[in-house]
Amino acid sequence: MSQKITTKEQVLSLIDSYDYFLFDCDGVLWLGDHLLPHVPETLDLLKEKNKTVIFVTNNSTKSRDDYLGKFKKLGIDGITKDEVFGSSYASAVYIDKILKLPKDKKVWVLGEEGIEKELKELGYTTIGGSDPSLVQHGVTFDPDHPLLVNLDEDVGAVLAGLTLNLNYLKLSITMQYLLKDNKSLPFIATNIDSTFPSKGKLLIGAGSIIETVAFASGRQPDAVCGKPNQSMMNSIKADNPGLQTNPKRGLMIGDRLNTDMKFGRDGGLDTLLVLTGIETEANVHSQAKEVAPTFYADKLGDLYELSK
Ligand SMILES: O=C(O)[C@H](O)[C@H](O)COP(=O)(O)O
Ligand SMILES: [Mg+2]
Repeated sequence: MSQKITTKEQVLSLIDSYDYFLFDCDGVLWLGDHLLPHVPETLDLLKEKNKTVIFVTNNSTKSRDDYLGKFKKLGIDGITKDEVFGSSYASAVYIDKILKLPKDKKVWVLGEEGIEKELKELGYTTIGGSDPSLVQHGVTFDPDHPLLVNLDEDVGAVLAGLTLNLNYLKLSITMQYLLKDNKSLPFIATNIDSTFPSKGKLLIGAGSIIETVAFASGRQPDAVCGKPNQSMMNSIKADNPGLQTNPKRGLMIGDRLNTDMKFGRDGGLDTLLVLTGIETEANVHSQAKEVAPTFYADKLGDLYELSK
């Protein structure tokens, strides 16, 4: 049964029990550009106690460098690039190290600049993504659009993730690459989150966008690189031997049961679900014992507020 964090004693005991605090971002630290209450203070409290703080997001719209800029813009200082793991980075590393896509091959991107920047940092050329020629302001769809008719023979993989700038042309070109050469191009997804938490409402998530082209092409992704995939957990453990040796010294803090909580649980960590994103208290109570979060709280900032 998950324990709700509501007292100072619980907070002080929780903080003392862990050396590594892994944070999901959307729905935990912020909702879009809206910082949630007492997040900077909570992070400062953990750093004052010499805790290791790591950020793990499935939101592929930004690169790690972009996230450093967002942290700074929202008043969260002292975060370094090696403390940030995103599904855009995890997907680029997958294409480079697991798929071993040759660097003279291009990647067709259904997604935003975060994916493009991480792939380019590893030496890949991308097409699609944020290409302005794909924007269709008030233009009727042209089934003979050059990018739809003349597929680039140098494309060696399709990478799909979250984009808030979706249109029929981008979906249709993605589908052509998924069907190309008898459906042989590798189909990589950054993550499968069905919804994207925004202030007081749920929006369409990467998983729902990816499902559109998956359903239309009759293909499912060959790999999903974000949480709960353990690739980012393995990278984090490789950087933090103490967590590798004893995962129970780690706490995964997230807002989604089937990604964040599974990611932490499968990595051997304890878990804390916060109710500022996707899940409700009723969802927590409906979880079977073996998959229920270790703890849950109304919001992350309760760790700071209750510690006073
Ligand atoms: O749709 C998505 O991609 C996700 O909802 C979103 O980006 C999740 O980000 P996270 O909560 O892992 O920071
Ligand atoms: Mg989240």
